[in-house]
Amino acid sequence: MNIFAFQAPFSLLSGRPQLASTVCGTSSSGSLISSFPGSPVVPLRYNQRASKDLISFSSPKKFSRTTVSASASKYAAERAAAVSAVGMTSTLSRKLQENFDEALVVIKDDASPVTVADFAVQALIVSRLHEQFPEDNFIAEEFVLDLRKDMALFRAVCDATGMDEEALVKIIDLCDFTGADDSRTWILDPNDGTRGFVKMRHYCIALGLMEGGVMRVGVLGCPNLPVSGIVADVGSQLGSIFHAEQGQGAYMIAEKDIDTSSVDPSVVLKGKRCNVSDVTDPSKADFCESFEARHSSHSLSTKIAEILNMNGAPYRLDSQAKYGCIARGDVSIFLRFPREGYVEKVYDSAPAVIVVEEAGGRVTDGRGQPLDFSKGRYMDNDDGIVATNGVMHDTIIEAVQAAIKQKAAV
Ligand SMILES: Nc1ncnc2c1ncn2[C@@H]1O[C@H](COP(=O)(O)O)[C@@H](OP(=O)(O)O)[C@H]1O
Ligand SMILES: [Mg+2]
Repeated sequence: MNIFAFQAPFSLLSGRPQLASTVCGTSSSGSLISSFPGSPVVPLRYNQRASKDLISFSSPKKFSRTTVSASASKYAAERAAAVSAVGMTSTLSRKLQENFDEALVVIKDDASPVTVADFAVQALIVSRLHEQFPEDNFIAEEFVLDLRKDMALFRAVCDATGMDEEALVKIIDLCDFTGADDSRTWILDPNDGTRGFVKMRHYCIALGLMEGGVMRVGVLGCPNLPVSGIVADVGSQLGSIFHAEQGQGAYMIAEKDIDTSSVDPSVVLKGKRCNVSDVTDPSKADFCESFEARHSSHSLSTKIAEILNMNGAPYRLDSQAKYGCIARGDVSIFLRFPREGYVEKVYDSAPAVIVVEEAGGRVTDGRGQPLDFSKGRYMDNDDGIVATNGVMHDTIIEAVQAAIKQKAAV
């Protein structure tokens, strides 16, 4: 099988130093505060933003053919392409967060924010994958409609991607595939946890490939997640990229170790095998949930923790980075309970589910039913989403149902 490899690496022309550490809040003085429950509060300075023109992007235009070895796994080429693209755009997102310009935020019809990073990452990843796999479909979060709401944002996305307006519109417009579960479809959230991104917290680039209604590949790029442990300390190395392929296990690689100029599996697919935790007693388990209470009910998760005698405070962080933490065994349980009537989108969990499952965990809805990503952009799950290390799953689902009943009875 032949695939393509990029000859020239992209370049990011920013002279600015890196974000010092991962963060959970921003003080009014501009210092970043690490405030995960149980962690020491570490004030960290971040740099005031540089002028926009310090950020630019040269997309690699030339390809050369690379051979995938005959013994490679079925989706090795796709997984390598996805890891390379996510690695490239994780680095870009970091620069864009460091130089974040709040004037360039548009509020979408669902009241959520969208930034230069969301559009730029979507455009760059989709253009790379479309070139390599021209027959494939795409479902991704962002629409041209929102890009056109603000011309300054539009121009900043052109600057960040090196694309002209026409090319940008064409590529973003490719991303609204609506269904057919026998197809090959890439599912992309270019900036999962945008509210975290704008507040200098966690966010994630989440990319997966579905074929025949089943997830085959998942990649999570978590620029602010330390390479080990959830809580960053001063000096922690940030940038964790998780990748998984059906039947091939899940891996974690430091963002800095990815050769993003290549899509050759033997070059790109490195990393450490991920295994979920081996905790069997829920009272000894840690859990994680959304930082934003508007995305997931913190009061319901507190009730579940009480039922299970889980005394530790939850880890609260934005985005699918939480699933990476489950896959790596940092925490054993993830709980997500949106308000009634909220409809989940596939790109908010599909790439992550295969990562957790390939690490030995389980992900279902709050009733213990598997999640179905094959119906297009939207999902039809009940009672939220629960991810665990597998062994505790049935116990946790029982507690979820008990807590929901208790809440309804009040
Ligand atoms: N009212 C709401 N309830 C539940 N989820 C919501 C929501 N509004 C937005 N979201 C989703 O929650 C995602 C973030 O989840 P988390 O809380 O784990 O960071 C958002 O992803 P985006 O930031 O990509 O839009 C968005 O899809
Ligand atoms: Mg998003």
